[in-house]
Amino acid sequence: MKTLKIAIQKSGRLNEKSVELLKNCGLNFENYKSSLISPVSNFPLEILFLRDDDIPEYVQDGIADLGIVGENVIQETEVKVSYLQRLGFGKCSLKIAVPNNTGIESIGQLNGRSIATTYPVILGKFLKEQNIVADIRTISGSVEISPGLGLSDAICDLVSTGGTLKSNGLKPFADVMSSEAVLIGRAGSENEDLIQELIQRIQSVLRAKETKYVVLNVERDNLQAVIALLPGVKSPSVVPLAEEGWVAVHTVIPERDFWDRISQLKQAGAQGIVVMPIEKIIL
Ligand SMILES: Nc1ncnc2c1ncn2[C@@H]1O[C@H](COP(=O)(O)OP(=O)(O)OP(=O)(O)O)[C@@H](O)[C@H]1O
Ligand SMILES: O=P(O)(O)OC[C@H]1O[C@H](OP(=O)(O)OP(=O)(O)O)[C@H](O)[C@@H]1O
Ligand SMILES: [Mg+2]
Repeated sequence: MKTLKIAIQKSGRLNEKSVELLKNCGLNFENYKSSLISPVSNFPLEILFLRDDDIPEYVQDGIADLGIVGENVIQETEVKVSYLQRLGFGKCSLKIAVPNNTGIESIGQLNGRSIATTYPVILGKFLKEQNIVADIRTISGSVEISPGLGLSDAICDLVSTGGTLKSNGLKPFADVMSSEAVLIGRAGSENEDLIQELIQRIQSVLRAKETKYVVLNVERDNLQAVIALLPGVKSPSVVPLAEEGWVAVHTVIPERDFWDRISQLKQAGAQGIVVMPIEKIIL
C-alpha cells in the first residue's frame, strides 16, 4: 500500500499543536527533537518535520501529500496548493505597525517611507492595492526592532497578543491579512482515499473540540422545557432515573455559548449537571 507523507513544522509556533492534532487522530509516532522523518505505526503515513517556509513547496511539488502551515506562509510563497481544512490554531494577523510617536497617521503617509518585513510578497501586493509606493526592506527576523535602529519607518509583521509591538514602542496601524494554520494538499493526488480518511479523522477531532458532552437530571414535568434549549447532534437521549418522575438527559453542547446555555438549563429545572470533554465526533 502507498504511504502518505504529511509535512509539519519541526519547531516553532505550530509544531506542538500539529503534533497534538495528529496524535488526537489516533496516529502513533515518535516525536524526538532530532527526528526529521517519523513513520506512523498504525496508519500508512510518514511525518516530515520541516522549516515552515518549505512546507507549501514540498506539497506543491508532490514531495509531501499534505502539509500543516500558516496561511501567511502559503500566500508569501505563492505556491499552488489546495486548502483542505482550517485547523483553528496559529491564529494571528499580519499588520503594518509604526512607532508610537510617529507622524504617520494615514495609510497615504506610507508613500515614500520604508517598511521592514519578512513578508515582502504579501506586503508588496497590499501596498499596490492601496496605491502606495514604499521601500520594502526585506529582513529575516526581529523585525520589530528595525524602526528603533533607524532601519525603517514602519514594519509589517505577525501580531497576536500585540506584546512584541508594545515592548518595542510600536502601534498597529493597518491590517494586511489574518491567518491560521491550515491543512493543505494538492489537487488530483493519486492517494485520494487515504487523504480523505485522514481528513475525516482530523474533522472528527476538530468537531469534538468545539463541543462538550453534558448529562443532567430533570423532573419529567420540566423535560420539554429543557429539551427546547438543547441543540444536540440529533435529539437528546432521555434515560429514566431510579427516582420516580425524574430522567437523565444526555446531550452535546457547543463550547462557544456553553455558559449561557447552562444557566438557561438550570433555570428550566436542570440539576446535577455533569460536563465531559469529547474526544471525537464521527458523523
Ligand atoms: N505570535 C503568533 N501567534 C500565533 N501564531 C503565530 C504567531 N507568530 C507566528 N504565528 C504562526 O505560526 C507560524 C510559525 O511561526 P514561527 O515563529 O514558529 O515561524 P518561523 O520562525 O518562520 O519557523 P521556522 O523555523 O519553521 O521557519 C507562522 O507562520 C504563523 O502562521
Ligand atoms: O503579538 P505577539 O503575541 O507578541 O506575537 C508576535 C511575535 O510572534 C512572532 O514571532 P515569534 O515569537 O514566533 O518568534 P520568531 O520571530 O523567532 O519567529 C512574530 O514574528 C512577532 O514577533
Ligand atoms: Mg519560517
